[in-house]
Amino acid sequence: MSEQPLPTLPMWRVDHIEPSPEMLALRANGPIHRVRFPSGHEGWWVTGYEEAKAVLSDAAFRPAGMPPTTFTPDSVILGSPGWLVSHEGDEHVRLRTLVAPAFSSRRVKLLAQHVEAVAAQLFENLAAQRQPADLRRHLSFPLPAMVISALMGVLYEDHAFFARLSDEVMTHQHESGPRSTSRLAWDELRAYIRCKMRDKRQDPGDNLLTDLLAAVDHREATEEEAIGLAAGMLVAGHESTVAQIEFGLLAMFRHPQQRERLVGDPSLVDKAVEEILRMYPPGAGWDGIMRYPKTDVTIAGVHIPAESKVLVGLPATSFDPRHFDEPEIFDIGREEKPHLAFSYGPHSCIGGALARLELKAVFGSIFQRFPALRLAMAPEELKLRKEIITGGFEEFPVLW
Ligand code: HEM
Repeated sequence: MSEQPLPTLPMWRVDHIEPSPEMLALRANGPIHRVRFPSGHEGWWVTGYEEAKAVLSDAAFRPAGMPPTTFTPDSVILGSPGWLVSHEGDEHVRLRTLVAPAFSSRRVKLLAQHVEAVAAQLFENLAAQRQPADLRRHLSFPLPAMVISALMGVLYEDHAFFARLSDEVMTHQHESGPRSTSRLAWDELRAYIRCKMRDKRQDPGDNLLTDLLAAVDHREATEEEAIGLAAGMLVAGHESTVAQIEFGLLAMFRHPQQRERLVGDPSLVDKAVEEILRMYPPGAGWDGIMRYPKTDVTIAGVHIPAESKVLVGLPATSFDPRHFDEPEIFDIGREEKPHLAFSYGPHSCIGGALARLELKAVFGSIFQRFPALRLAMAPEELKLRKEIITGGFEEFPVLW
């Protein structure tokens, strides 16, 4: 009997944002699967919700930025000093504690008004454009860039510069592809941060770069670690939120009844944002986050040898019917149950509260401000940014 070929990742979404039928079929077959990764390597893909949580909270697994020596991950940022996903255990706790105050509920609350005001201003800028206008240029891109600039203490005017570098850093460059552009961009981004951090000696203020400079002065981090932490924030804090705004809008266009429901009852915005995150998270051909077991482990009865590649399929876990009722239905009034869009365990997204704030600022009022908001082209003509890990679109032209 000939052996079946292994299912191959990525499993591209359909209609830009919808889960692929291949992924749904495989997920229905069980919580863990042997697959082939885009790099050609074989490994496992965890698609069950509880099984994913178990892996993400198990110290037997090293995080995405600590791959076995035989394996080069697809992003240069992984493995870089100070990038949180390239540290584990006490060292990770030490570094994460340095940036945590910037994301505390106090700082995020302080930012809430600022985020609302930025969103409102961007809505007015968009309204002043000739139609059709590119919503990416006027809203989904600048909102996260302005917020992360304020949090870091860098000038928003620098955003075009750091966003270009962040794009290059986040570009898929599997082992077969050239990685030098991505590496150069990461070095350039770090040089930019080094310079901005030094400026904070003269002009400190209440921001993350100043916190990090103090940490270096108090010998709580090396300068390289502090720079890596800050550069990582620019990358992580920007791209995923841009894509999430665009995917969320496209979801609302695809589900007009849910959109009407939100307009009729704006108090649903919190739940609507959670449902967007659950069902339409960022990522184009992005099937999850990598973990590497240090010892032999067993997941859902499957034996996995040490140093294997285990991809935790965060997007797939949203369709686990053991956790979510009727998971394939987009329901903005859904009973709230935790999802894994921001991951889980020690490496769960530190910027989750901030991202939620930005998404609420958009989805809480955009359809009131632009009641007839719609795409200016057929959705299939939108160009998905397939090269970028987080996805999103080249342009998002709208009419209103
Ligand atoms: C919708 C927007 C966002 C999504 C869906 C998202 C998703 C994620 C996910 C899935 C991880 C886990 C990565 C892993 O374990 O390998 C993560 C980690 C991280 N995210 Fe986010 N993120 C978003 C926005 C943000 C923002 C706004 C920031 C910062 C301003 C941020 C900063 C980070 C950092 C620093 C980590 C690494 C945490 C650690 O390893 O301790 N993210 N994010």
